[in-house]
Amino acid sequence: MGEASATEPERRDGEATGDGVVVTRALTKRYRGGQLAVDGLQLTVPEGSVFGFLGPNGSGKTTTIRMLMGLIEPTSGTAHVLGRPMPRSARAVLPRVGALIEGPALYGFLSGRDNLLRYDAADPTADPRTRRARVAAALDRVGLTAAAGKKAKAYSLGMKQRLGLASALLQPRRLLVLDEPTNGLDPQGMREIRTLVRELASDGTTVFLSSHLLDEIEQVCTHAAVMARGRLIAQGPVSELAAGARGRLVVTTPDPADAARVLEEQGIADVVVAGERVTGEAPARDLAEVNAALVAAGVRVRGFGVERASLEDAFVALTGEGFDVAG
Ligand SMILES: Nc1ncnc2c1ncn2[C@@H]1O[C@H](COP(=O)(O)OP(=O)(O)OP(=O)(O)O)[C@@H](O)[C@H]1O
Repeated sequence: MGEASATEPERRDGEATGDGVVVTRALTKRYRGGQLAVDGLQLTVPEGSVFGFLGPNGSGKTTTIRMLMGLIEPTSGTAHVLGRPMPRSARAVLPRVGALIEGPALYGFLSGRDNLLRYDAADPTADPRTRRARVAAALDRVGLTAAAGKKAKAYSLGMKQRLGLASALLQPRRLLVLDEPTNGLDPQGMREIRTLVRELASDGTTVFLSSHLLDEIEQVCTHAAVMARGRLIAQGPVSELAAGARGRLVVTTPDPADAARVLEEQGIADVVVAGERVTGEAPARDLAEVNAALVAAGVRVRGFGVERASLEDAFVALTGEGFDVAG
């Protein structure tokens, strides 16, 4: 089942491809129309991580995932998945990778269970003797046991997405690749998928998931890569990425207009007033001086501090632009 062939010995992760489940070097895709969708991508996804692939719509995430899965050829550069080159080793690699890309393909007239049975039967590496048991376990895993006998066309979007995840879980996987797994779900459905992703990761499966939702990445991912216009802007542990951005200075005061004026005089950038909260970019200089200036100007300071930077702050700091491109 998906073992390395004699002609292409499997490299241990850490050799030649660097220490990663997914490693790309100068990976580039230019579509026929001339669109440079992915530009010189250097990605390293550590084993056991929940890796968020983050970027606004059109930043090249799906194109990258399609190259990783061997669905399209890169224009130049290399992609290794589980230590082997793609798309050349797709036949050996893909059985050990569970993927959910661009929504699950389902037969509406079949029940959820029958969809999985059929899907599994189409997989030449799947053992028919264990099929029913594996399908039942996957349904249980995603919380669809009670609805397993219902026709898939009667499923909600969230249930369809869960069924798609179940199809990725029919066999033990070292890597799960999920393209926008919460797209189109309501907040409850999103929470459920996030919980599921965390559970899968706690079993040791590396999860690579793309998202255009910053808070989603912050909530579930240990690591992230940030894309913008086909290029990698940053990657690393989520905590370090967020720490790379300065937080925001927050002043709580009944005198917000005066506070804003003083902060601006003190050279604080991006001062924003919202009710009694005045915020600005945290300065590099001593905050005690800023506080003293507020007090000296007669501003009644009720609260003063720096809020931890979010990944969104990091993104804005890195790209100089907001994240909401197309929702
Ligand atoms: N088959 C294609 N032919 C030509 N251009 C394409 C093709 N697929 C995508 N593109 C372009 O490549 C760029 C990257 O698209 P891609 O779908 O990879 O981005 P994305 O980050 O996954 O965005 P989304 O979240 O909207 O899917 C976009 O400018 C897109 O218009």
